Amino acid sequence: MSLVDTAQTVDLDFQNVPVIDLQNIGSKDPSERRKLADTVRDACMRVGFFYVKNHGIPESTTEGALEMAKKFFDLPIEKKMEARSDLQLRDLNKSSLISGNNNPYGAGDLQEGFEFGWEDPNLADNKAAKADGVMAGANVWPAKEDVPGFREQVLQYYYAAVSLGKSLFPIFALALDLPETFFDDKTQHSAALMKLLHYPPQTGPVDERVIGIGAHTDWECFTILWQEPGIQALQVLNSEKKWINAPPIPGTLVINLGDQFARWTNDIFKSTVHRAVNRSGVRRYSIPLFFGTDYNVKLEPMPSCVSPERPPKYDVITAGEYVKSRLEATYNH
Ligand SMILES: O=C(O)CCC(=O)C(=O)O
Ligand SMILES: [Fe+2]
Repeated sequence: MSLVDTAQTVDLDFQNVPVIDLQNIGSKDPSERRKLADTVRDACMRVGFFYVKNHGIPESTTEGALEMAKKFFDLPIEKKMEARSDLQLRDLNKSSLISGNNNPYGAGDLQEGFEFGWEDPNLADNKAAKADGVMAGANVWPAKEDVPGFREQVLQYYYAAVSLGKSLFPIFALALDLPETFFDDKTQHSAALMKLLHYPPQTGPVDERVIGIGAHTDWECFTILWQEPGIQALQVLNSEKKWINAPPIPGTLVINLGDQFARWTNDIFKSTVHRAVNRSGVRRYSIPLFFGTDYNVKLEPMPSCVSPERPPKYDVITAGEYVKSRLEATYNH
């Protein structure tokens, strides 16, 4: 059955987020990779979210990044502002943690974040600013004495997650009935922006319009999300407009598709609305890595995702233009 025909038949009222085993991602046997791609296709068409297990990132690496995140967010606000990356187009409000607003109907996001992007692992310090991409700029790290080991430990997780992300593109290509190399020339300088996020607990009377991160879709191809064990916060919206919990599952990461994939596949792959609500009474940390294509790549619908009954839904723009427009909408308010 063609992708367009399959898309007509799938139920979008999912009640949970599937778990996919990545054990065979590097299998020499093409039929094993095909099987994996079929499960990924199903998750992408029905849910737009899935957990992955056996993803290859050691727990000690994620724990190292978490420990650094905790230390960083414990710094006084002035120190945190010094480490404000020029990748961030935000106009952070110093007196409050509410900076971005992902849901225009909400009252702001109750989270703080540290953002950074790709830098050459061989550079002793990130002296060379990135030249490519509309959001180019050098990473700005906290002072070494403020959080010793921060850059090294956080980058260790970053490189591990980027490498996982790169290994997923061939599987996504197979899932779309394309050659496994399809994304190779489109991901030469992949946008790979990581955020360390801290959601303070909501105490006192809860304003229902203030939540951790308001309902939104992600902008890039896909996100690799690590969430702190033991704290339920992430929720995913199904077609019945019901919020489905996506609790942390030990040993897994969450993968969710973003708008670039939805545009590329004419909505056959879902970029699903989600939010994070931290009503746990304790702090919560999470670490998303937003993985895109090169910013000059045009988000044109793939021929297999278009038919006379399913005409193209989106205007064609480049990945960079799209991300820039969403950044401006989220932080200029
Ligand atoms: O913290 C989470 O669980 C979700 C974060 C998220 O959706 C985002 O940063 O786009
Ligand atoms: Fe998100």
